[in-house]
Amino acid sequence: MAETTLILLAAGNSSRFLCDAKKQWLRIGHEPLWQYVARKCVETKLFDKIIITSSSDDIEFMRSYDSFTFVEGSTTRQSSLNNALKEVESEYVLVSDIARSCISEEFLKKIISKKGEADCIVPYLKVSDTIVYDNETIDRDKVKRIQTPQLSKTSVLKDSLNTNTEFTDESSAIVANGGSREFILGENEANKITFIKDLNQLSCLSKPSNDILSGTGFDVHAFDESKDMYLCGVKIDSDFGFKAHSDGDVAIHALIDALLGAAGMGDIGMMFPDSSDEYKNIDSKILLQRVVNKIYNFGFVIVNVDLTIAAQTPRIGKYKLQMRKTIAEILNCESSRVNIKATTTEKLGFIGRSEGVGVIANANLKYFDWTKI
Ligand SMILES: Nc1ccn([C@@H]2O[C@H](COP(=O)(O)OP(=O)(O)OP(=O)(O)O)[C@@H](O)[C@H]2O)c(=O)n1
Ligand SMILES: C[C@](O)(CO)[C@H](O)COP(=O)(O)O
Repeated sequence: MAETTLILLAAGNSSRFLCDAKKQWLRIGHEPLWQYVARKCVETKLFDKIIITSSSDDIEFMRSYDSFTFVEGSTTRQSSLNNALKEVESEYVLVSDIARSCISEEFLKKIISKKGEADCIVPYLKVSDTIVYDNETIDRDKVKRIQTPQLSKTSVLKDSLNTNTEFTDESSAIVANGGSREFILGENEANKITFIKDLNQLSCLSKPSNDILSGTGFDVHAFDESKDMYLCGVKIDSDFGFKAHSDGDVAIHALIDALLGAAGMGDIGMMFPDSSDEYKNIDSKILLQRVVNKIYNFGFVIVNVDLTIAAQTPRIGKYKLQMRKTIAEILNCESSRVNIKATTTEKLGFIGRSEGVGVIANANLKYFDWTKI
């Protein structure tokens, strides 16, 4: 049986971080924070297995980065941990917040060297400020700031978390269930990223790479007399629209694919399958907004987008400005970062015969630079 499994909890939604990017998706060089932490742990060779909890929104994208064991998390830290524990067979399990991103190899070794000395080995920091609790000044030497990683006997932790009580760390659950814990001195580098300003205190984190990530999208739709026509989210004065499962906004569809391409997030069909009733006749602006939200959540920033609408009919010229503004608002960027071009195909091919419209889009992204906050 394997000796020690590491669980890295990364399924939170970063609500206190107050940033478009989730903290686990900040880039350290090229790597998302969660991958950076996991890789550093792999390099220690201290663990037989590493499990990462991930939210349902993130899990497929995380899988595209690396081949760790990813387990879907849940609504609370504890329920995410319980999901991960189902995958643990080793006698000991080390649990840590991915948000404690700078833990050192020495620190991990120090905790693991205490194996067997209690049901849970837990690091803590002393407090240096006066502590007032309920208007009473209490003895600060009796106060401990609890950190992770915490090393637990797997069976004891599983038993202790088999409860409806919500604990904020493993050691509290184990002690409440009659188990023992031993404290060891923690380290400042193991402080947790909770608020964006916490990043300034963690020296191990290097700035994101300056890479520009480029993606292209291409889409074609045939005309359909039973539909209204929308292009770039703008209603076009036309006797026909586009044949499609959605509202048929071929320009937004190409743009979505360009954005997904740049981010490495697959394509529009994977995200919004046309077999799903949810997307029947849907306003494509809603789809674009969902994609854009994910792109920001995953730590990207939109640099610019450029669309070429190939249409013999309708004529696009008078709509271009409105299209730029509509798209820029959804992308949350300046209109100058959105370019719309139009061309006919000189009456050649299906576009030239006025059977439909084709759109090519290009999108450029960069990583959100958290060092500039
Ligand atoms: N349902 C949850 C909630 C939290 N976590 C993880 O537990 C750790 C500690 O949580 P916290 O720092 O509070 O992260 P968030 O829950 O993301 O932050 P917030 O409470 O501000 O939303 C984090 O690494 C987080 O990803 C988790 O796996 N599943
Ligand atoms: C487990 C923990 O990191 C120990 O200090 C902390 O309790 C997590 O709390 P959060 O509110 O989920 O950040």
